Parts: sequence; C-alpha cells; structure tokens
Amino acid sequence: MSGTTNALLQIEGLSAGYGEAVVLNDVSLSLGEGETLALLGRNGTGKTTLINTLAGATRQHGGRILLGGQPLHTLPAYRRAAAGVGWVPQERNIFKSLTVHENLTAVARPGRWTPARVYEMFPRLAERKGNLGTQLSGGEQQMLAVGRALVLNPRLVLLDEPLEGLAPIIVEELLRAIRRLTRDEGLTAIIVEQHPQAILAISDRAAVLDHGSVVHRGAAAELLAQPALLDRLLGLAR
Ligand SMILES: Nc1ncnc2c1ncn2[C@@H]1O[C@H](COP(=O)(O)OP(=O)(O)OP(=O)(O)O)[C@@H](O)[C@H]1O
Repeated sequence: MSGTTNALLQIEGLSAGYGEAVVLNDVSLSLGEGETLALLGRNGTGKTTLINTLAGATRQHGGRILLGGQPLHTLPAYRRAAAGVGWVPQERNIFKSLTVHENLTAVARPGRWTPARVYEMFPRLAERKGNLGTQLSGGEQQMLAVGRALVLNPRLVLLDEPLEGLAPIIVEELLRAIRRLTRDEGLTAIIVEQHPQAILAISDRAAVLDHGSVVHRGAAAELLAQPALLDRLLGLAR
C-alpha cells in the first residue's frame, strides 16, 4: 500500500468480531488519499466485518484505525460519519419512508457533493426524486445509498458489495458511476465485491482476506494481470 506516513487511512493490527468471537486477526492496511482498494476474498472471510469495523459496527478487540492521522477506533459509529466515513452497507439501509430527495437532503453536509451532483451522476434518481424508498428498484436503492454516502462529503467511502443482486444492465450503470468516482473524481474508497475483475479494473490497490487475515496486498493491476494467482487467492479451481 502507499507509504504509511502520509496515508489517509491506516489500519494497524486490527482484531474485531461479534461479541467474544474474533473474526479479524491482526489486519494492517493503509490507503493513500484518492486511492481505491479492492477488498477481495471468498465468502465468510471477513470482508464485511472489516468494513463494519471501520464504520464502528462490530466489537473491536485490538488495533488502531487512523483517518487523516486521527483515531477513528475510539469514536462511536454515529460520530464516524461526521469524522469523514461514508458507509454504504450491504443492506443499503436507505430511509424507505422518505423520498429520494429527502434521503439525500436529510444527511447532506456542505461540500462539492450536493444532491444536484448526485442526480447528474445518476439520472435515474433525478427522475425518481419524489418517489419513496419503498417504490425504488434494487438498483435505484443502491444508487441512492451511494448518493447518500457522497452527500456526506466523506474523506473515505466504504462500499460493501454494491453490485450484488442487480440486473446486468444496472451493474454496468453502477460500475460506470463508480469508475467515474474512483478514476475521475479522486474518491478514496474501499470496495468489497464478488466480481473481482470488474472491481480490480477500477481500483488502485488490492487486498485479499482469508480467515480474517490479509493474505495478499499489492497493486490492483498486478493482480488483474495474474488470473491464476487471483483464482488461487480466492480459492477457485482452475
Ligand atoms: N453478526 C454476526 N454475528 C456473529 N458472527 C458473524 C456475524 N456476521 C458475520 N459473522 C461471521 O463472521 C465471519 C466473516 O463474515 P463476513 O460477513 O465478514 O465475511 P465476508 O467475507 O464479508 O463474506 P460474504 O462475502 O459472504 O459477505 C463469518 O464466519 C460469519 O459467520
């Protein structure tokens, strides 16, 4: 990963889990400003647990998380958004009883990402401004979840399987938007995904988890260029 001294995000010796159960063991990673990390691994290896731990939604047993040099791990979950963490959880968690527009304005904070820019990025949402969360398709809910994280104007965005369960045409649309965010807008992000090739292609860095530990870290392009290594790391037979 990038040099640890000027990294935006530093994760050091992190152990975390649920209750007494420890899922993550001694995870250390760092990410520079404007970089995207593809977080890969087989099912149940701890990817969501790592994202949730960064967001403050698990029991942390040890280690440190620093964002811009400031400790994040000492803050309760509700203060991590204000500290600069935009979290798009697997369940999306949009406010279903609010309209699309209300979902965005309810959480917006000053900065370059405004609801208008989110609508420009996701024209489907602009068309559905006045619709309630309950009236949205899965893909529209996912776009709204991403938009809601953006209007927080976070320093770091956590995307947990943003493409999961979506129709291929929507996957293409979201991938285009995420590519724009990571490549053109310089967003700093961690993306968990089951489609490794698609995500590696738009990421700078890659990390692979197995049994709650980091078993590989390096440049995304290098891993993309080594499909046999990628298959081995993900436990796929060739
Ligand atoms: N709420 C929970 N309480 C207890 N154990 C949990 C909880 N959520 C996940 N686990 C356990 O933690 C381990 C890691 O799960 P996690 O969801 O982080 O993996 P993952 O790599 O994100 O997998 P997937 O790709 O299936 O989402 C698994 O053994 C899982 O059973």
